[in-house]
Amino acid sequence: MAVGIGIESEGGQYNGKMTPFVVISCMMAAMGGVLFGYDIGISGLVASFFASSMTRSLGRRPSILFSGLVFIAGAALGAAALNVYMLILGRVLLGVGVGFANQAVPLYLSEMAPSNYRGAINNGFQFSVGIGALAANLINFGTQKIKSGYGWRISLAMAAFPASILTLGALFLPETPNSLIQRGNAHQLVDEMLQRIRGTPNVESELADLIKASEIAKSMDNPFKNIIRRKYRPQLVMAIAIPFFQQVTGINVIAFYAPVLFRTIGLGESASLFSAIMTGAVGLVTTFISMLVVDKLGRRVLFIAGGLQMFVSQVIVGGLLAALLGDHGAVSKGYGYLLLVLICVYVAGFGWSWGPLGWLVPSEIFPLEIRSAGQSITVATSFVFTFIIAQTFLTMLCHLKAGIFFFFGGWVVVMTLFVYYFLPETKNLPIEKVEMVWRQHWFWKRVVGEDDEERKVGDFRSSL
Ligand SMILES: OC[C@H]1O[C@](O)(CO)[C@@H](O)[C@@H]1O
Repeated sequence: MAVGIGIESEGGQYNGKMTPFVVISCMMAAMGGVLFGYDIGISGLVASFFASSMTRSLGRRPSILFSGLVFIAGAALGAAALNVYMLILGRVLLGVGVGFANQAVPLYLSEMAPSNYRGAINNGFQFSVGIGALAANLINFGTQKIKSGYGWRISLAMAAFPASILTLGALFLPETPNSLIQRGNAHQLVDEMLQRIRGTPNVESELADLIKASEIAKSMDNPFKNIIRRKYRPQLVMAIAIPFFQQVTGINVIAFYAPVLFRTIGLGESASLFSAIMTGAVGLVTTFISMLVVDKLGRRVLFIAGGLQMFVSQVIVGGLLAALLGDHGAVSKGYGYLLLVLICVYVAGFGWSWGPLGWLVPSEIFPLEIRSAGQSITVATSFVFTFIIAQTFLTMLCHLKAGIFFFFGGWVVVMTLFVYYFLPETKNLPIEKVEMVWRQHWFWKRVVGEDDEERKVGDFRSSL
């Protein structure tokens, strides 16, 4: 919120509860994460920018609905493909579906959630990503064994399942109050919706904040032009830095390396299956733990603890491999087990920090007027770096060998320091008030300017 927006609920939280309404809506919407886990498509990069205007001008729900429908079409076209063109088009459509889902779903979750549960609910997105990835691995493992050569068609067709739940969900889900008001719906209607969602008639202060935020949002016609203004500099930096850092933790490279270790310990054929189950299960359990604690411990603590944990395990793995392998060769079974334990420690570190928080923090720091645009930048950055790392890591591995663990470990140090110095805590703050944290931050206040609201924010935060 820009200068002029006051604080309605100084000295306290809104009264919202975790209603069944919120829980069910969010479980449905989180299916969007399953799509992403099941299928990472680069066409989502471009799609996320189209999603931005739909999510802003039509609402979060239509984007989610569109995502589900396009994903189903992609799965159907791919599964029934008669030639390579159909396969490619199917592939593009899956990517477009994911692009829309990743753009709209995290915003939907963060706006629907009562502020003290926002972390838990939004982290459900990465939890769903984990379920999707694990399901894809298990299904592919099963379908690979089908002799007729039709297995891949089954894998693709199965992608339509979570997309159908998402589509059905989107038909029945309520729109977020933030989007309703931003798009000019009557205050009366938003008031009623807010009361239903929050499970209490006392929604005045939240409604007042939404109205104020929407007044600014309505006066802004081109959010992409506006987001580069100095007053949004912290959000723009985070929109790019957070998904970049999430990928340079090296998570996807390490998940790729794990099956090699399973082969080392003698699992042969089933190495990749065991690896997927192990990293998948560790990731899911730790992301779930993150859901339980993120609104109590806060984002910063998890980022920093997870970062340290990833760094320590990466350095030990890199050191062990450098000592054991030299340029090439193999490690013994005993070391194979040790390395696997260390990989689990690493995946656990990612699972409660950068995995879920890489989606949560961007979705909650943009003020309403640039929220949709900001989220598109986050999604596009995430796709770009996932792609670059996937394309380059084999070459990197050949050159750096065990050093690749030090390479990503180095980035983990950078991102942990970055969080320590530059990322303010956002736990429990109402989403339409989060913007204030920059004005009281030692560094960002020099960029965006301090103002007289700082003292009020201080009071507000200390009362939480
Ligand atoms: O959600 C972002 C990241 O999380 C993972 O699914 C691992 O759990 C990665 O494959 C992906 O890049």
